[in-house]
Amino acid sequence: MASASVVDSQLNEVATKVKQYHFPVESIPRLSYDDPEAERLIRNEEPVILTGTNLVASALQWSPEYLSNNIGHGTYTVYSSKNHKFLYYDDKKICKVPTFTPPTTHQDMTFQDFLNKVTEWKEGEPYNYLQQSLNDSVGPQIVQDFAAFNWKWISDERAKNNWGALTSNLLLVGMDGVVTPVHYDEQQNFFAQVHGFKRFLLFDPSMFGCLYPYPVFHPHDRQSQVDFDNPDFDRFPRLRELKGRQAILGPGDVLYLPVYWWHQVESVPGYGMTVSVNFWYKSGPTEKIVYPLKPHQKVAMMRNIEKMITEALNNPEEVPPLLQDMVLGRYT
Ligand SMILES: O=C(O)CCC(=O)C(=O)O
Ligand SMILES: [Fe+2]
Repeated sequence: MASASVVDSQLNEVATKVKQYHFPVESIPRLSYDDPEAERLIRNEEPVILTGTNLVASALQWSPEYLSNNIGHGTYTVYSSKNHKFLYYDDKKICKVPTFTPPTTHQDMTFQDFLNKVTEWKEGEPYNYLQQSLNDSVGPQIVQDFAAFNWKWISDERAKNNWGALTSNLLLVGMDGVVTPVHYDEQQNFFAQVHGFKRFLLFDPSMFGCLYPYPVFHPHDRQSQVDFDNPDFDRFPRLRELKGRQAILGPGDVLYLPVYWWHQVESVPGYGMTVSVNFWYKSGPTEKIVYPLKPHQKVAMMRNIEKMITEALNNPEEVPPLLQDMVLGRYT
């Protein structure tokens, strides 16, 4: 394994190579897992990069080749995209939008078939990104590595922060340069980088108005309509106000990604394939209500109101005029 200083200098090099977008970014603090400041940030639902957790130390040999040799012959969901972007959509919501054409396709295949596709990939062919929850179909060596994750540390964190159950561990194996466009999730996330380098762009929940998410009934619910590569300031004027934070993760790093925080995730181009494992946890029970509400509590409330109105009207096209009648000239 590379020593800490070798990884640090690689991270600095990666930081000089990543793409700059139209918005400013601040660096997310990178702290030792036992630094009291790290604990404070997690408690306050602020992102932090944790070093020294040993959360996935037992998996640092999980290169794509090692996984191919040890993961077994079960099948995995592999997304395929014409370009390097993999905008998420919810299959269950496709029926709500008859004109919807999925931006990616997905297919179940063995890990070995996935890796063959990636190794034989040529310019102009679709990009591939394996994304599936780890399950018990994996081979014995992977079971052993998984069992040796630092479950004690992460369970203590869960308990300290009063989170609910671990819901899943998503395994992500991406080709060089793949991007998960900006979105937010409804769970707490400890995101562990295993192999290769990822750049995260994060935006706090108060940036909702600058990121223009799709409507809740839409298959792209929780995803921003904005494309950072082609920012459309006429259509999305508040995009100009966007301010972000950046984290660059190398093998062994763990990012605390708070619930409702926006994130875009990029496998840094030129640094090869990436392997990551996330740990998604249910949020804790609602804290005692303190006014003014926190931005993420307002997002949760907006989602509920939007769902209620959409359901009651039974026709998404009637939602905007209703909301306009309710607000324009009355609250404006
Ligand atoms: O790593 C990625 O490409 C996406 C990960 C992500 O969005 C998540 O863990 O919530
Ligand atoms: Fe996510």
